[in-house]
Amino acid sequence: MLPAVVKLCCGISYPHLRSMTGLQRTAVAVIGQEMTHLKRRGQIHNFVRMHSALNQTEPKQRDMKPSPTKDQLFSSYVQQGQDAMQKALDMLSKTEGWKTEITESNGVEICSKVMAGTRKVFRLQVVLDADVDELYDILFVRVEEMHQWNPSIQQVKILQRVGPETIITHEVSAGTAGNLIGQRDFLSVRHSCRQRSCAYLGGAAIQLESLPPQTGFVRAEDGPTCIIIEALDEDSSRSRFTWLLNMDVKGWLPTSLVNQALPRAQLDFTRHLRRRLAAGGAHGRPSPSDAHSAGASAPPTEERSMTGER
Ligand SMILES: CC(C)CCC[C@@H](C)[C@H]1CC[C@H]2[C@@H]3CC=C4C[C@@H](O)CC[C@]4(C)[C@H]3CC[C@]12C
Repeated sequence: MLPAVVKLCCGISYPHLRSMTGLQRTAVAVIGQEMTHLKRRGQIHNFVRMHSALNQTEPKQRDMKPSPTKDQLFSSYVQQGQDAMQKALDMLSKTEGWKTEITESNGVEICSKVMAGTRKVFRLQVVLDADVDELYDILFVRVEEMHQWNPSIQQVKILQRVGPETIITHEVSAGTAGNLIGQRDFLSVRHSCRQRSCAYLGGAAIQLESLPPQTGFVRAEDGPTCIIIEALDEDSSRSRFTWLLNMDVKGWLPTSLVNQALPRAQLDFTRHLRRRLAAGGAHGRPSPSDAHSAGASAPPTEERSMTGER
């Protein structure tokens, strides 16, 4: 109830908020922060009984409701992964209504579209100097190594291998200086589909009782999302890379800031991916200057200094 009332008040006062300065703005940010804490405390109460559904092999009686078996859980993860990929592909297949946001001289193009009743999604397209296998390897098979070449990512951990094409991952963004949005963590089902001359990497946020949102982190939601990697007809050593970014970053942030930060995060990701490809082999490492910008010692972002959010 309280969160609903505060949200309503914030909605009503949004036009006034825009004209606020200094302390007024800080006071509003503190209310936002408190709401996040209240929400988190509520979630923590719900998860006092920490119970790992993932490691369970036998159906158990819990609150009179039988828990799903491991097989049921796994097939529901595969289903969620497939559904996410399908939804994301449907969004990409509708070609009308995309607005160009950024066109860079290096061939990167980002378009956006406001989905009916929801947020803005971003579509990045670029041709990369790598074949489908290499990109699939870097982006799906070796997903846990992503932090080694991408300073925007602190960690990607595979929590569960559900099958050869489906994994459950926990991802933590780095919250680096260039990123206007503070650090986030994500819990996702990632599903891949490898075909002869293309690969699809789909994903969506999932909830796991065994890993509730952590204190000090804002749990964001990535997806339904999809990356399509297609070999160029004329040169299969190069690939067309299409990435639908569909993210709810959560927290109390102005939409305009989020819509600025997301395409920027896509540009950063692509820049680091290109460097990783140029470094070649399985051990492409970022240059020392890239490594420097990642990690815990990063200066506070705008959001952190505004709201004290960690
Ligand atoms: C803007 C702030 C909040 C986030 C910035 C970092 C974003 C861009 C990072 C955080 C986690 C990252 C994802 C982690 C894991 C995967 C699975 C892989 O198979 C394709 C890339 C993909 C989908 C990454 C895309 C980029 C990603 C979404």
